[in-house]
Amino acid sequence: MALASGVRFAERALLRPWALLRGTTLGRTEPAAGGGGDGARRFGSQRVLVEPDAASGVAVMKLRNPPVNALSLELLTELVISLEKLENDKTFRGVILTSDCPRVFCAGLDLTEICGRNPAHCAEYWKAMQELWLRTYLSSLVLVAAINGACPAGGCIIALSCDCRVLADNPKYRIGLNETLLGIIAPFWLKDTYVNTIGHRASEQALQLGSLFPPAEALQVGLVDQVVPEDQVQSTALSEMARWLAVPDHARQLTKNMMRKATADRLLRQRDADTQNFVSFVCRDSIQKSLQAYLEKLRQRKG
Ligand SMILES: CCCCC/C=C/C(=O)SCCNC(=O)CCNC(=O)[C@H](O)C(C)(C)COP(=O)(O)OP(=O)(O)OC[C@H]1O[C@@H](n2cnc3c(N)ncnc32)[C@H](O)[C@@H]1OP(=O)(O)O
Repeated sequence: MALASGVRFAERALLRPWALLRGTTLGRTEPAAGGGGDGARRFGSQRVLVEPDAASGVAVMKLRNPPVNALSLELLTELVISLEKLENDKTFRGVILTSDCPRVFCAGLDLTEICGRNPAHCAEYWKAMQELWLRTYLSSLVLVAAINGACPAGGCIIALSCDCRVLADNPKYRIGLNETLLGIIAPFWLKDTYVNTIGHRASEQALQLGSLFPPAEALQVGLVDQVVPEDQVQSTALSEMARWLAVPDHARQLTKNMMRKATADRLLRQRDADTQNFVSFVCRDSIQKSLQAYLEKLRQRKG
């Protein structure tokens, strides 16, 4: 089935050589517990577990970078490669994105990747973050986020790049863009993604205040589509997936592209400038001090 030429163009434009990185162990395949045939084989990498179900055309992709699924360079890379692998396999039409770490969906940027690092590393890291967002935001697959834990900042952005979000009803599982509370600023494409999801006024307030919404409020503001008891997150995500897969792929994909292309193109047009902005911002002494203080606070909070 033909994809929109715009989708193809954007996907081709995303291929980057940095994808083959240190520390990744990609492409491993192992039988799922009790599984036999191809449809029951798991594959993935050290930090991304993929459980494909060929019969339904749906794969469950689990982030497993303990303790909090912080988006390290390796995790970003492995997520992009796993997604690309599924997109290139015509068996699959949908992916459920969830966490393998208890109580946390994803803690956002791995702050150790941008604290005390040189500008070259920060640039490489930011390009990887851009790449993951572009890949997920423009994915031809249906992406459903089964949010089974806390979902701040970069975690929220991954969830917002999906087509649909199901959040577990636990007051500790807050979701939102809290960047300002760390003394940093969400780039325009994160802001655009927020605005596209919850509207301008709600974004204006939530971004400035760095709001992290508990489930009921997240539902009310439109950050998530369903809030369900924790033990029903996976089954609800599967039901949502069935609803989205009931639509013919070509019509859904072209519509998704029509809705999202302008937002993605804005970043594609100025990727290098966005990277330079990020690097010069996070490498400032004052920002480094804020990030170090925030990390220290997180570490001291324990016990
Ligand atoms: C300038 C451009 C901006 C770009 C836009 C994106 C920005 C971001 O994503 S910035 C990151 C924002 N993230 C957060 O503010 C979340 C911080 N973390 C938490 O609030 C909590 O850790 C939690 C709610 C996600 C989980 O809580 P809990 O289960 O209680 O786990 P701990 O807080 O004890 O953390 C365990 C361990 O993990 C370290 N850690 C937590 N988050 C991060 C992180 N984002 N990056 C790196 N490391 C993180 C934490 O310090 C603990 O470490 P140890 O003490 O060494 O065990």
